[in-house]
Amino acid sequence: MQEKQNLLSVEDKFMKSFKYYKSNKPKPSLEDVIDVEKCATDKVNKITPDTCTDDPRAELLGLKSIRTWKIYTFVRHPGLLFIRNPFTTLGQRYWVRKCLEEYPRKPNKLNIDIEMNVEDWWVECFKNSECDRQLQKKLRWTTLGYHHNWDTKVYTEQNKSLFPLDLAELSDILAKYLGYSNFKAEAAIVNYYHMNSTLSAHTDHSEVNLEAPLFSFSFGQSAIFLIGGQDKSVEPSAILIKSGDIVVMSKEARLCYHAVPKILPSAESPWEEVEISNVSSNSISSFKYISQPEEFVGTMNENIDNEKWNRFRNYIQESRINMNVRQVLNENQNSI
Ligand SMILES: O=C(O)CCC(=O)C(=O)O
Ligand SMILES: [Fe+2]
Repeated sequence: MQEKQNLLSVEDKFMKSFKYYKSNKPKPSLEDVIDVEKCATDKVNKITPDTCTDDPRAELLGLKSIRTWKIYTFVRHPGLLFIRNPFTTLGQRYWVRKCLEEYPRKPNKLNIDIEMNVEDWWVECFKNSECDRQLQKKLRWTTLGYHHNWDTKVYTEQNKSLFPLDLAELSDILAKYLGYSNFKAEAAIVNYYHMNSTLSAHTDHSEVNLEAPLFSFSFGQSAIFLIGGQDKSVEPSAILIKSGDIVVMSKEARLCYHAVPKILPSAESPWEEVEISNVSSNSISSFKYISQPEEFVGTMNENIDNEKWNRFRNYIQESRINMNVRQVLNENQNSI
């Protein structure tokens, strides 16, 4: 009995922190929330990329040169990596637009599928002259590639669609840079959060391959991200995630509990930052691409037009989008 009680009290550490940051009344203090750029070296360390490192695909996929990336590791969380917004303004716009306009189209799966049959959610939101805000707010997730089954937690060949080539290419740039040369993006969850949304404590363990890292890309409003240990007894760290930030959960951190207890209004809007320069087709190199690089140039530059971007801007001003990319299969495995 005593043992059971001890177990319960230690198990509560993650939950306690989740409840603390989730609370609106009283509002939590943000004093202990780690902002990587302001944090002391006893908690966070900065890695400087090698000056030789770059990837010819970076600009085409909306990334700044790897040489300029600000990368952080966490003393308490080996295997956890944080990259502070390596995206260009145009890159931010490109990915936000993809997550709203393209990824929620059929045959991809959406949380709203159980209550309605919507072929193209974004088009449906603007079917009438006014934006259907209610429908807009209903979308909480879209799954890509091997569709995550929320009930069985099992991926199957029958429940799979084409993984977006641009997102596979973006993940490949990161994987190659981090030394995972055989990484294959095979499944993703795109999460859509509004100002009162939360994501409760969980681990992502449905993938067959748990050696491969998990890449998490965030855009729009900010969030408090909690990450603890492989059981809930470990007190989690609270980390501030801003638009453009990338979190990599690898090695020991791959199976750690994590959660999003709070969405916070963002202090900046990096998708608005003035001078947006054209991506030029001159940047296409002879590098081996997963897809047709010419396509990126066109769709990237479509987002320069401020007027056209208005609908996406309105959405992101009150929401956060997170793309969570995983490899499902082991190396040399062709199917489940
Ligand atoms: O929104 C986030 O930052 C995390 C999302 C997540 O953990 C997931 O989709 O499994
Ligand atoms: Fe997760």
